[in-house]
Amino acid sequence: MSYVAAQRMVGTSNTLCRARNPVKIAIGDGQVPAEFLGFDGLEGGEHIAIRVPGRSSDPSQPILVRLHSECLTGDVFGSARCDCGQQLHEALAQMAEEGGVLLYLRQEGRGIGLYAKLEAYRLQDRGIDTYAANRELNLPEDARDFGLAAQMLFALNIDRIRLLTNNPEKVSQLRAAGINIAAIRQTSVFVTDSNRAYLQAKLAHRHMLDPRLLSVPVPDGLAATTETALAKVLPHG
Ligand SMILES: Nc1nc2c(ncn2[C@@H]2O[C@H](COP(=O)(O)OP(=O)(O)OP(=O)(O)O)[C@@H](O)[C@H]2O)c(=O)[nH]1
Repeated sequence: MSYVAAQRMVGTSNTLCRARNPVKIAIGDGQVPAEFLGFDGLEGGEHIAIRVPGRSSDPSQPILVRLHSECLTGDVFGSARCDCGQQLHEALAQMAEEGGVLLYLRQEGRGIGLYAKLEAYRLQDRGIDTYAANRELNLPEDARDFGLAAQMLFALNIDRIRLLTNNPEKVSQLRAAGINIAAIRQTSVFVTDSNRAYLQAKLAHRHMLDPRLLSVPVPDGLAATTETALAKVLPHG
């Protein structure tokens, strides 16, 4: 059996979709029908998939997928320290139009947890960057395993996707797990004076793919809208 086939077996046999619940969610100015899906057989929390049918989905295109790691401060409270909340809403707005699946992964603070992330903020305020702050706490710079996202996709019978991300690690881990990434669409980067240093650190540590995302001058809070076929610049797994 090939590596890919073996990975698919693992995904389909261990992880099962256990509940599908229709929930209308607020996207933009309106309420949009969506479906929340839970899973059995996943480690590390109650990860969920949110499937959005989309107003004008094109069935000939691979489904649009975003892996979104939990950021309570940004996603729920609109923290100015990051652009997680804006990226979450941007992804859902695109899915409301063209359909898609958002995997909301309970990987708060790049997997170190909320309390540790808040500790790391305190260290960052003393002048070290987001990755050094994790190391200072004797924690990994990034503790996330995106293999679980591949398991969720297989459980949903999805193995070919368009991926919405700037994070090369998501691309390589999904590909290694056997997901066919037909295209990569960059998320926008929402630069403000408050989060600029954080975003620059991500770029310097190659956690963000395209330097142009940060060199585009944008007014506070507005997206640097760039859409590039990053599949062209990334090696295929
Ligand atoms: N440890 C730590 N985590 C942070 C900090 N700022 C944001 N995060 C976390 O970083 C993660 C961001 O995840 P994602 O939204 O999936 O973004 P990403 O990994 O940059 O990938 P893409 O947006 O897809 O390009 C979330 O878990 C946030 O909680 C920080 O300063 N320290």
